[in-house]
Amino acid sequence: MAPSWFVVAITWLASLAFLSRIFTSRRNQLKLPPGPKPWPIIGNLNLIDSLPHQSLHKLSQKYGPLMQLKFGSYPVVVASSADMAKQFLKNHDQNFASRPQTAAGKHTTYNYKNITWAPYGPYWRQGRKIYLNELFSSKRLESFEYIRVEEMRAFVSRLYGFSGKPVVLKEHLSRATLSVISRIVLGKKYFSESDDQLETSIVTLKEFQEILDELFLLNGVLNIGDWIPWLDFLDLQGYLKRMKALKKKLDRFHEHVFNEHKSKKKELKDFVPQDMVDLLLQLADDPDIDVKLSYDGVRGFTQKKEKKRAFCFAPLLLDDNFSCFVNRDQDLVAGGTDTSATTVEWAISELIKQPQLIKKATEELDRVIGRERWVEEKDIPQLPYIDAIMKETMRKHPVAVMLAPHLALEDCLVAGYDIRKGTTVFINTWSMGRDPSLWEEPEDFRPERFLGKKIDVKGQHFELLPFGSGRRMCPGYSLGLKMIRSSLANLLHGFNWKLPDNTKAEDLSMEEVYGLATPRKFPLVAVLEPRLPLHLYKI
Ligand code: HEM
Repeated sequence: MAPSWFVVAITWLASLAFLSRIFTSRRNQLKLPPGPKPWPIIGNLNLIDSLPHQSLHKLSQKYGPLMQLKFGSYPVVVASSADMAKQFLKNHDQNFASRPQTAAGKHTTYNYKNITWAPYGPYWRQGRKIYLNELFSSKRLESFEYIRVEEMRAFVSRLYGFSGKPVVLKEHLSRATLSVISRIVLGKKYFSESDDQLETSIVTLKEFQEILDELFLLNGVLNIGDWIPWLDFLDLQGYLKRMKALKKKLDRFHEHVFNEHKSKKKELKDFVPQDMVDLLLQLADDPDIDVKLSYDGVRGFTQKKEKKRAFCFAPLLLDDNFSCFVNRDQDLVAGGTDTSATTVEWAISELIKQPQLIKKATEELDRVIGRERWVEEKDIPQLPYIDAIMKETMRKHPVAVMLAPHLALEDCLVAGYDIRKGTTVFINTWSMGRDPSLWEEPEDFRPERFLGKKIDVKGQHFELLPFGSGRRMCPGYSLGLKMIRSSLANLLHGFNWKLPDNTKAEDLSMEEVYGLATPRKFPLVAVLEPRLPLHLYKI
């Protein structure tokens, strides 16, 4: 074992190396050929333990909406305005449609085999096509509406049980969104909600939520080894160890889900897909599909020593384990859960500080819906104020504060600056939401700013990009929007909200935790009371 002084010395040297190199943007250091515009020189900055999007926001106020920096050994470009975002996500979309290779992609998504981390190319393109044409088609999403309705009723009914008491809202929101997504993607919840289900479930609700939280956090961290590869083996922040531990948990879970679906499919003569995993299995058997898929049996999963092979794109993409299958459902379960719950938690946190906004929302709900029923998805177009609250939340608290990283496939000239092949690009949507040239009083939470405006969130209006835009735009946005709008509307329709007696509105912390999703640092604790006739809360 290495003596402890050696570890201390190496850690010290590594930190020094990292801190002195991160976030510098000297043109000569990057050895760029002379280009039309010189990059400005930026000093050193430590972002490791802080909130990178906020630090980068401050830098962009000084150096402008396009900055080139250096993270360890690699060039990084940050775009912080709507115009610059458009350059990368529209004008040069194809060139920036890849992803950098990170430890998270390697260890938690079986070597970049999910859609989120897959490099731009045929593998990613085929997977994305399946998402858009099969899994997220409007017909498919409509067919799952009954699941969203059932889980929404269960959610408000559970909350009603806590009337008058302080409630950690996010716990309930996550449970509701996780239930919806699990049933849509996996066919059932797979986690135990009560003690009597413990024996038949593979994980408890708490374990499942912890797994997803860890997945989101580790996929968003700035891991030193990603930026200074020769330090990777030291795992200075301990992230690699955590990623490997997480992978083991994910493996166990996915094997279980896959085996169950495979057996069900074998047993049934007239197999009709009930969920998205079934659908993927059916596609694997479809000889007519232009995207060829192949798998062979479940044997590989249970016999550990054998080479595992399950469900993959072929021939180009033949894979030697079950990663293709696993990563598709992982994309879906992880992508859909924390994102929606985080957005709704931010919305209620902002509203609870300004009761007059809640009053406006409930006036609209009473007028359009009345007090004798819950809000349904078909009502949403008639609720412009709810829509404005959601957009204002996405402006001020975008879930993916810097989207997911994009990678330059070729050298490229953007807005007059040279950007070299291999550069990582972050789009700082957090910063864009605070741009005073786009938003009056950007620090204020003011849904009214969206009323009567045509700005939407589907990637066409570059000042508001909660789902990104272009080739890598979130494929699950329509499901995400359905879940956010209907839970937000029903939470406001069904309950009066206030902070616990010991918390003043002005003291409510709005601090964030940085990751692939950016939730509240301190979960919102609120007290709620029913505002509809009590029989509506019973299921
Ligand atoms: C509030 C809800 C959601 C938000 C705010 C959100 C946001 C995002 C963002 C910002 C990206 C990266 C875009 C880029 O790289 O430029 C993304 C990608 C992705 N999202 Fe979502 N998302 C949400 C819901 C969902 C849902 C419900 C699913 C699936 C069930 C999903 C699956 C994915 C996948 C698979 C990708 C990777 C796409 C690719 O790299 O090609 N998301 N999402």
